Amino acid sequence: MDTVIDAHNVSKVYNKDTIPVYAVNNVHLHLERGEFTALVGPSGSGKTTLLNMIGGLDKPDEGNIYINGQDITQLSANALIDFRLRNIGFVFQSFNLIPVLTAKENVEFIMQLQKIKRKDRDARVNQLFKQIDMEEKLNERPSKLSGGQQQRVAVARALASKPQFILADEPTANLDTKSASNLLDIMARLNKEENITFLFSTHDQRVIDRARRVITLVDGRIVNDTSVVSTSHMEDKLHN
Ligand SMILES: Nc1ncnc2c1ncn2[C@@H]1O[C@H](COP(=O)(O)OP(=O)(O)OP(=O)(O)O)[C@@H](O)[C@H]1O
Repeated sequence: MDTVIDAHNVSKVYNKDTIPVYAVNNVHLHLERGEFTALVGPSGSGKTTLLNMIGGLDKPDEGNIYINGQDITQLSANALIDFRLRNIGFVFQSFNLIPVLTAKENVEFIMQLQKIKRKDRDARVNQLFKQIDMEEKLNERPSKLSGGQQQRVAVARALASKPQFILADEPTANLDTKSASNLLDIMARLNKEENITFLFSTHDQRVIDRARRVITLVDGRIVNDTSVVSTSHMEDKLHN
């Protein structure tokens, strides 16, 4: 087994000096490489707080978070920025592409920060745009793309640095049915063919239906953790 995310006794408390709110309360979470997992739960149950701590965007008040064996809670602020850049891909609800850059430049930007040579960048960009079925939109600005296309570019951007995993916070919330289904097809294909690990935070039944493991948070605690054997997986097994 190849553990990618290992969160131990993780808690986050807001309003410590008045009436404390345990946004995340003593959570243990373990994810293996290749998982396609959804974090679900009512509004305010702590999904975003937990995702942000796993992504190194926020620090826990208690506990440790190991990413590929490295405890990110012990890193300095600068080391954490560098770690994030190299190891974690983010996809957000609102796409967050840079409007003045083309689709290609949005994806390339991360690789420029990593000082990857132009030739290697070009090869990687071409491969990524093929994977998101958008080779013909490389040079378009985000405003010329549909929401679904923008989110596919955001997925390519998240993958640019070959991260350990992708954190996707409500990635389909702003998409119509067809675009959401198309995005999920692409993510599922990347998961299956490239073994890319996805952790979603979502309310969206369309995402939950595709997940192979569903973890439910209520009041900052994990109350359910169910692995699903999907029909397509059963079919894969039957064919192999
Ligand atoms: N910066 C903050 N200051 C104070 N309380 C906060 C802060 N951020 C989150 N909280 C509280 O922590 C709890 C968990 O919030 P969080 O946003 O993680 O939940 P969520 O499950 O992602 O909700 P949603 O599904 O609505 O996005 C809530 O009670 C929220 O009010």
